[in-house]
Amino acid sequence: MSLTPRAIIFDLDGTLIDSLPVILRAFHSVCAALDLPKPDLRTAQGFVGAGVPVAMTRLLAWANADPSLHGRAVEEMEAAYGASPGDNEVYPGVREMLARLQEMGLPLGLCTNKPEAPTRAVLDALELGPFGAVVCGDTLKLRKPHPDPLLETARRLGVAASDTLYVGDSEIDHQTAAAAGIPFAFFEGGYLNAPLGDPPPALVLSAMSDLPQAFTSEMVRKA
Ligand SMILES: O=C(O)COP(=O)(O)O
Ligand SMILES: [Mg+2]
Repeated sequence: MSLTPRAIIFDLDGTLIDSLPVILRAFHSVCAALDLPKPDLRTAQGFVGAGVPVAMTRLLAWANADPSLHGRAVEEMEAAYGASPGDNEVYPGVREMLARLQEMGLPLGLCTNKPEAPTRAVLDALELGPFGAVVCGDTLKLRKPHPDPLLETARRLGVAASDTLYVGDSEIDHQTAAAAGIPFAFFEGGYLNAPLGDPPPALVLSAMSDLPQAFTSEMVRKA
């Protein structure tokens, strides 16, 4: 399959950064505040991907807690989420890969289910980007896997959605891309919680540094 995107849109957690240890700390703050047992890293991965409200539903269910605690859990999570943003680890090769795509003249976007405040804190602390458009879990009414955040990212980049490529690590990202009619590049090194369904991804990346090579020199001339 030949891929000729005119802009690249990235997921954040599990795609550009290994953020699970920092997210786990925020989950533990929620558990401390609500007197709940604390999940380990592997369990916590299963809560991540669909945004804060879903993560808190999953955490409360795992802890056998009263679902009516959900509102407080979301508040505690939002308060804890932005702490220590500089502790998140940029995956190997990501900075070089982003720089190379920029050299190739490709506008870059970010579409994440992480809320705006912790997302901005991470981008600032890690000096990641620049991204021409950033759409987060609480930017619009709906979050991934609804296609709106991804379509809005493309719109803000000024590129037709069908001319973009979405790069992500989870089944949620895959569903979002499919719903938006955008080709999907799957990064295998993140937080996949369920098998990817159909259609198969346009690209499978074992390392983020492999991404620029996926685009032909023909595409660079067109871009
Ligand atoms: O906040 C989440 O649940 C996951 O965030 P992501 O969309 O950047 O992977
Ligand atoms: Mg992700």
